[in-house]
Amino acid sequence: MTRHRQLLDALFPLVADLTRALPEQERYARLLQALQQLLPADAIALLRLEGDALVPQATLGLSADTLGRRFVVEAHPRLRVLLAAPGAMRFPPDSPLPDPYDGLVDHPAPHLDVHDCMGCALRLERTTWGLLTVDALDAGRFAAEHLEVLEAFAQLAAATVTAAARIEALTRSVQQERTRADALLASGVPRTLLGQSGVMQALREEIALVAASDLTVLITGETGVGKELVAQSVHAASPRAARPLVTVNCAALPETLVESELFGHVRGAFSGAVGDRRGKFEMADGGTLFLDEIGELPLGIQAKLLRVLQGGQLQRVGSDREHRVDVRLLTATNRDLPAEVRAGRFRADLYHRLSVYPLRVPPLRERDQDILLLAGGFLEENRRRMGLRGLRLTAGARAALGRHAWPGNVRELEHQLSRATLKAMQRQATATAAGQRIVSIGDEDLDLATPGADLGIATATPAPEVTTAITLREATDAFQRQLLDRTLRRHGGKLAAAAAELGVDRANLARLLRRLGMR
Ligand SMILES: Nc1ncnc2c1ncn2[C@@H]1O[C@H](COP(=O)(O)OP(=O)(O)OP(=O)(O)O)[C@@H](O)[C@H]1O
Repeated sequence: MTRHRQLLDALFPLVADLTRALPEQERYARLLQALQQLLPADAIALLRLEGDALVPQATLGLSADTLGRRFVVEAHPRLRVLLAAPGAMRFPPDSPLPDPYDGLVDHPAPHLDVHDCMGCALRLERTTWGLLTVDALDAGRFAAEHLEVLEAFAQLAAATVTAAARIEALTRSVQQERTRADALLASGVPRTLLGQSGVMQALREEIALVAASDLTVLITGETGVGKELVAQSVHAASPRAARPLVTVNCAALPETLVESELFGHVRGAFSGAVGDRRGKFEMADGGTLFLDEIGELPLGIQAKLLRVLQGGQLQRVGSDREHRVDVRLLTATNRDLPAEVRAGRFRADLYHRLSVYPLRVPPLRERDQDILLLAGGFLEENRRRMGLRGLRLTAGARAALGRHAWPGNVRELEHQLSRATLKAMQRQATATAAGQRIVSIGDEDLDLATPGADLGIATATPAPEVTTAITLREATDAFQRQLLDRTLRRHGGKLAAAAAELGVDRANLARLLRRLGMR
């Protein structure tokens, strides 16, 4: 086949794509496949400039976790130089600037540094959209002719991504006309919530949809699956994004403090209340209040919360005055709230009020294909934190992560990778400066024998969170019992004196003692 014919064959489908409404990911993947036909590359990537970082949108020949990474431009001089260059440029093999993909190019032999590297910024009018990068593992693979091909191709690529943006904008405006909620769906949510699996894409769409409204959202899911991140995403995509997001962990506060924490108090409301204090509801006025672990809220406070939700008015503890607040409420729990309602531990009316829009965050075992993506995100953070030049997973480690029966917990994956990073760094300790080191995490650095072994719980069961939540509650109760016992002993069993020392009022202390079964 002649060179020209080859060029045309690669480019024709892209020209046809310009007017087609393709999913963004597919459009980008087709772009890279076309470029692969034209250049003798080992790895190609399309990166989009988002704030201070370049975020991979599609890659070929790079390890799967690359897609989850964010390359902060300041930390990667080659990318910075490419962004500033007027056209395509090629780095000589002895360039002192480290290649961002060192150690990330898919190859059976680890640690293979990139030796020939070209790149070109994609510009639309005067705005830089991102970069195309092309790498080879041996020096001298590319020639001057390849640089020209890349520069010409980059112009078509820029047109393609513009087409994607235009088609997307068009779709968005059509949707905007349908409903306001649909419009929000199109505007997307913060990218911090990683995941490309079907369930995560569906969750993101739901987040965008509900964020537009002022509906109360109940976020459910097992421990550590990302419920708080979902709450942050809802707030960030909502019209209240510029106003505060105030978070309260209901499990972390003793019953006596929850009320004043939520609604505030006035001076003298209880011993220790030396001044007026705003509660979290008032702090969140105009914004969003996120009540985490709502299943732990004591029944007495549930009634007060319900009153605020019904009337939009709250009273500080010890005050008759009513304050009107404009707060959008998000709540989360890892408990089975309907079961709590049946057991009489949670008010049915409050449950219905809170679960106007339920969002379920799926456990990791329902989104296997996100594991490497999440791993990439966490590894990039670890790499930055440790000041390493590269931090990669060996093929064995990738396979082990993929094989592992992840129970549900993203936090567990995050901690696994932090531990593995330290182990790999220790195992491969060299005299090389951190900024020059590429560390490979092998399967021997991952501690994947027993899922959840470090938590001491049977995380492979479908509802591990119940065990964890009860343990936390029990631990809080045990701590409170010990504290009250000691204080009461010190005051010869006198309630009023003990209450004064603890900074709570006498009636509250009596209630707490009753709840804890202490006489
Ligand atoms: N989709 C995701 N993308 C990136 N990071 C995630 C994702 N999901 C969870 N994480 C990370 O995992 C950790 C646990 O997430 P988070 O605290 O939101 O979970 P949770 O369900 O609220 O936990 P808990 O039940 O303990 O309150 C956090 O460090 C969070 O950043």
